[in-house]
Amino acid sequence: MSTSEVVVYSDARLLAAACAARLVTRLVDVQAARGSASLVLTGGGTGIAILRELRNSPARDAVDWSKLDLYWGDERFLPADDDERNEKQAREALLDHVPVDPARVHAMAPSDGRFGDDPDAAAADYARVLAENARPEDHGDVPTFDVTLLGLGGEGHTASIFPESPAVYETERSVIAVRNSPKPPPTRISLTLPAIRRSAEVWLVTTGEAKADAVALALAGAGEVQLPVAGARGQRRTLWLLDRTAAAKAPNVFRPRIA
Ligand SMILES: O=C(O)[C@H](O)[C@@H](O)[C@H](O)[C@H](O)COP(=O)(O)O
Repeated sequence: MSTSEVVVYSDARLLAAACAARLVTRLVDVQAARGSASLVLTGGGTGIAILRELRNSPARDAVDWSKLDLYWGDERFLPADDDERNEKQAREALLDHVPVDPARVHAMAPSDGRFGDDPDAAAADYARVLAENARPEDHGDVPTFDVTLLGLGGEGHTASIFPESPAVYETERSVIAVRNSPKPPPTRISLTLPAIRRSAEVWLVTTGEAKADAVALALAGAGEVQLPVAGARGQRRTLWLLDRTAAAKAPNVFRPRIA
C-alpha cells in the first residue's frame, strides 16, 4: 500500500478547481495509455464541488467521456429522484453535461428501484457489477479503479464506513448495506475498505476546520477501526487534497507548501 502524500490549497474553492484539473490530467493520461479509464465518485459537499469545477473546466473535453467507467464509493439508499442521492447530485453537477456512455455509469440502486427497499440486495447487485467489470489483470472481483475520490467526516468516516461500525470489520464482501448511519440518511450502500484498497489511486478530498482532527489522526497512523479513513489507501498512490483549515493540525512532516 502507498504512503500518504499531502497537497494543501489556500481555500476550498481552489481545492475543488485544482482537484478537477488533476482529474482531467490523470484521466487523459490513463486513457492515452489504456484507451479507457475508471473513476469512483463520492458524495458530500467537497466531492460534488469538484464535479461542478470539472464541468466548468476549460480542459474538460480532453477527457473522452465515452470511455470512462464511473462508479460510486457510496450512495444514500433513497428514492432515485431524492435530492440527497449522490447519483442525482453528480448528474446535476457534471454527468448530465458531458457525453458519458450511459452503459458505463454504474450507479448504486435506489430504494425505489428493482430491489425495492432491500439494501442488502442492492449491495449484492453492485458487487456483481464490480465483478463483471473486473479484468483478469485486476486479480479479483473488483476493478482496479484508476482514481477513487473519497470525502471524510469529522469523526473519521469515509464513504459510508463509520468508526467501529460493522462495515469497518468487513473483509470479504466488496459492497455492503449500512444501517443506522450516524450521518443521515440512516440507510446506505458502501464500498468496503478492501474494495477501496483495490484502487490504483485514492484521493482523499476535504476542507474545513471540522475535519482537521481526523486528517491529523489519519496522517499520524491511527487505526482504521476507530478512523476508517485511515484505511483508505491506494495500491500506487494515496493523495490527500486539503484546504488550509483541514490541514491545520497535520503532522509537521506533512506541512507542505500551500498551493
Ligand atoms: O454520502 C456521503 O455523505 C459521502 O459519501 C460521505 O462520505 C461524505 O463524502 C463525507 O461525509 C464528507 O462530506 P462533506 O464533504 O459534505 O463534508
